[in-house]
Amino acid sequence: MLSTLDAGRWLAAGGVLAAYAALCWQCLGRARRRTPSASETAADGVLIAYASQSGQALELAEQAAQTLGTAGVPAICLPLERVDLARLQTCRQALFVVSTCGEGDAPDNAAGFVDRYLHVAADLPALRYGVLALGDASYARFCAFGRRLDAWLQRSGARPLFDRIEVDRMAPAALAHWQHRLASVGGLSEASAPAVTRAPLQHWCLRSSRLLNAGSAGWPVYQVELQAVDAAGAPCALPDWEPGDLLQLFPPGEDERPRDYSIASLPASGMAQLLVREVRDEDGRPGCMSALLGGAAQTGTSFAGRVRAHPGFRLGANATRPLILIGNGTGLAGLLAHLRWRAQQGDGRNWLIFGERQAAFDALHADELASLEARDLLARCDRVFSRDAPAGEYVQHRLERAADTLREWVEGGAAIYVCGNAVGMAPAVHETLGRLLGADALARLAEEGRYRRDVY
Ligand SMILES: Cc1cc2nc3c(=O)[nH]c(=O)nc-3n(C[C@H](O)[C@H](O)[C@H](O)COP(=O)(O)O)c2cc1C
Repeated sequence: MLSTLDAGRWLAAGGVLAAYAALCWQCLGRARRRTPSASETAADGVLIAYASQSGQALELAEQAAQTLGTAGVPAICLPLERVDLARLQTCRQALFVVSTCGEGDAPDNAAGFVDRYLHVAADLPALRYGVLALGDASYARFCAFGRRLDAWLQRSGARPLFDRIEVDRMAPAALAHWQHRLASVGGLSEASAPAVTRAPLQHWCLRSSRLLNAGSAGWPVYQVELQAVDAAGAPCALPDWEPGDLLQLFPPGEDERPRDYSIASLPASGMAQLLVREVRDEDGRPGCMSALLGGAAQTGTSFAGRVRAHPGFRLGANATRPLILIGNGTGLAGLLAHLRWRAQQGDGRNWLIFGERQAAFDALHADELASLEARDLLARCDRVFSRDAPAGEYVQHRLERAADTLREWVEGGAAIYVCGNAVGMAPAVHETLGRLLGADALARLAEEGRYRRDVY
C-alpha cells in the first residue's frame, strides 16, 4: 500500500512548495493572464484543484482551466496541497480532479490536505463543486479518494454542481461526460464542449529486446528499445521528454488500456529505452504488452504510443540537489534516466540504492553503474539482493544500516526518488524513511517536492 504521508505542518505561505510551483507554472501562468490574482479568482471564478500521482489528473485540470478560459470564465488550477480552507470558503465554485493511488489512497501531493482537513467536516455552505475521480476499476477501492473527498465536501455543506464522475483508466466516454459538465460550468452549450485532448499518438517501432536476467528466479526482465517512426516506418524526430517521463504504449486492439513505462534513456540517445518485466495474470498467462515487448513481437513491429510527461517524478527544482535514488526491479529505469542526465551534467552527487533477487542473475545494468562509479558520477552505489546468502537484504534494510549517511545527505539538501514496486518496496521504504528522518520531516520533504515516488 502507498501509505498516506503523515501530516506536515502547513508551511509558511512564502515557503510554498517550489517544486509544485514549477510543476503547475504553465497552468498558473495561463490563469494569471486571465485574472490578476488567485484570491480574486477564488471569489469570482472557478478553482480547479488537482491531486495527481502520475500526471493524468494534472493534465485534465490544466485542460479544464483552458476550456473555462476559452469560455471567458476565470479559472485557477492548483495542486490540492496548496488549497486551504480559507480558499474553499471564499470560492464559489471549485472543481476537483483527483486520482486514487496505492490501495485507495490519495496521491502523495494531496496527503497534507487529507491529514489537515478530511477527518472532520468543514463549513463550506457557499461552495458549489464538482469531482472528477480518476481510477482503475481493477483495484478493489475504485476511485476511493475521489469518493472520500466528495463525501467530505457534502458533509461540509458544499453543494454539487453535478454528480461525481468516475473515470476507469481514462475511459473516453467518461471523459466526454466530464467535458459536457465542464461546458455547462463555463456557460457553453454541451455541443460546443471541446473534447479532452491528449498528446497525439505516434508509431513506436521495436528495435531491440534483450533479456537481462537469464537464469533469474524472478520473471524475465527485458531491455527494450523503441524508435519513433512515421506511418511508412521511416525514423522520425523523437518527441522531447525529461528524465522521469513515461512512454505510454497501446497493445494492438486495446485502445483504452495503454501501459505506462518509465523511460530510462535521454532523448539524445535517439531511442526510448525501457525495462520491461514479463508479467503474469492470476492464471499464469503472460500480460499482453509485456509479452510482446519481451520477445513475442518481432523487431520492426510498431505500436501506437506517446510520451507522457510525469511532472511528479521529474527533477524540476531538485536538478541542483544531491539525489538519493531508491528502487527495485524495473524501477531502475526511472532512476537510470536521472543518473544518465546527471552524468551528462557532470554531477556525481548521486546515491543509488537498488534491490533485486540474486546478484548472479539480477544485477541489472551492472557495467553502466560500475562505469559511473569509476568516473565519479555515482558517489555511492548500494546493490542489495534479497535471495543471496547469508542473509538476503532489501533496500529498506540497507537504508537502515546507512541511517547516518542518509541523514547527512538529507541535511545536505538531497532529494529522495523512489521507483519500483508499489506493493512491498515503496511502503517499506516509506516507513523506514519516516522512522529514520522523522514522519514530519518526511512529510515536509514530500510537500517541498524533495521526496518523489513513481511506484506501480
Ligand atoms: C500504484 C498504483 C495504485 C493505484 N491504486 C488505485 C486504487 O486503489 N483505486 C483506483 O481506483 N485506482 C488506482 N490506480 C489507478 C490510478 O488512479 C489511475 O491510473 C489514474 O488515472 C492516475 O492518475 P494520475 O496520473 O493523475 O495519478 C492506481 C494506479 C497506480 C499506478
